Amino acid sequence: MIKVTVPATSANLGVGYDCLGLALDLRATFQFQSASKLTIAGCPEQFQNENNLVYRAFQAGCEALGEPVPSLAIKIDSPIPVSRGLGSSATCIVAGLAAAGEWFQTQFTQNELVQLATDFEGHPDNVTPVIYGGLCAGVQTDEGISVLTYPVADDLDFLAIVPDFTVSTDEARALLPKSVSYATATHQISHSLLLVRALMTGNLFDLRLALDDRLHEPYRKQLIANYDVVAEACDYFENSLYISGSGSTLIAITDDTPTRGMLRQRLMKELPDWNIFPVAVDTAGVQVEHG
Ligand SMILES: Nc1ncnc2c1ncn2[C@@H]1O[C@H](COP(=O)(O)OP(=O)(O)OP(=O)(O)O)[C@@H](O)[C@H]1O
Ligand SMILES: N[C@@H](CCO)C(=O)O
Repeated sequence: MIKVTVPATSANLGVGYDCLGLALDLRATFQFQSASKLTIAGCPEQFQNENNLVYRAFQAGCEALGEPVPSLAIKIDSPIPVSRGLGSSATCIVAGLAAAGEWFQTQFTQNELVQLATDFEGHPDNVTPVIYGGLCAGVQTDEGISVLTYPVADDLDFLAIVPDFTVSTDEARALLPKSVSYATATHQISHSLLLVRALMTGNLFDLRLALDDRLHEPYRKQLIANYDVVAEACDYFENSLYISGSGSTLIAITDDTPTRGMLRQRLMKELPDWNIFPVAVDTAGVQVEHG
């Protein structure tokens, strides 16, 4: 039996659209065993068939290795909500690929996994931190994807604010304009540089200035009912805020744990059907065991 565990991820972090991502300590487990026919358990019924993303990624891994696809039983145990901006699809893709490598005892290198997983997902921002852990930038170059990893300041406190509704990534991407001005591009590049430094140093003043996205958040806020309620509470408690991935989850950041608790209490009262909980940075990335 092969067991793969992978972290949830928060992509974009506001201004790092399609390239920055952070691994979070909310881990999913995927088990792979030989079986007489394909069986998939532990996920919504609509995904229990051969179109399952974990299975398709496993098939792609076999294809990359030039090996036949075995008949499998896949068991999923994931606390990561689907289509809420916490990288559920990236966990499936990386787990399927990593399991295929382990199955044929030809483990992919981290960089090979990033390339294969990005081909699947279309952008490297979720899959890179799933593989490496921590805060990562995936830079798509003519020679493939270069991965940059950064330490995150220990004193930053993250709060996941998960609505009771989904946002599909396809829908959230379709809303975006086809082009932006030079001024917007310059704003975005400069703010993403400031963001990375602020996350490394834990400088909250810089963090607040840096989280001023102009590429996607202005268009996507409208998909998140009660965004303004959350933004107002974050302002009140001086927390920074961004849309995680393509939403619907929002992430608040402070460096003061009691303030995070107060923000959480207020939001739990105002949005009782949402799931609001502290998260921390995961630094382990994908882990594979062969039992
Ligand atoms: N446990 C699971 N089993 C099977 N398929 C899953 C599972 N979790 C996620 N998926 C697949 O991933 C898709 C959701 O991907 P989507 O990109 O919309 O959201 P996300 O990955 O949760 O969020 P984001 O990409 O914004 O961080 C589902 O439609 C399904 O195809
Ligand atoms: N960078 C992606 C993350 C979601 O998969 C987006 O914002 O659409």
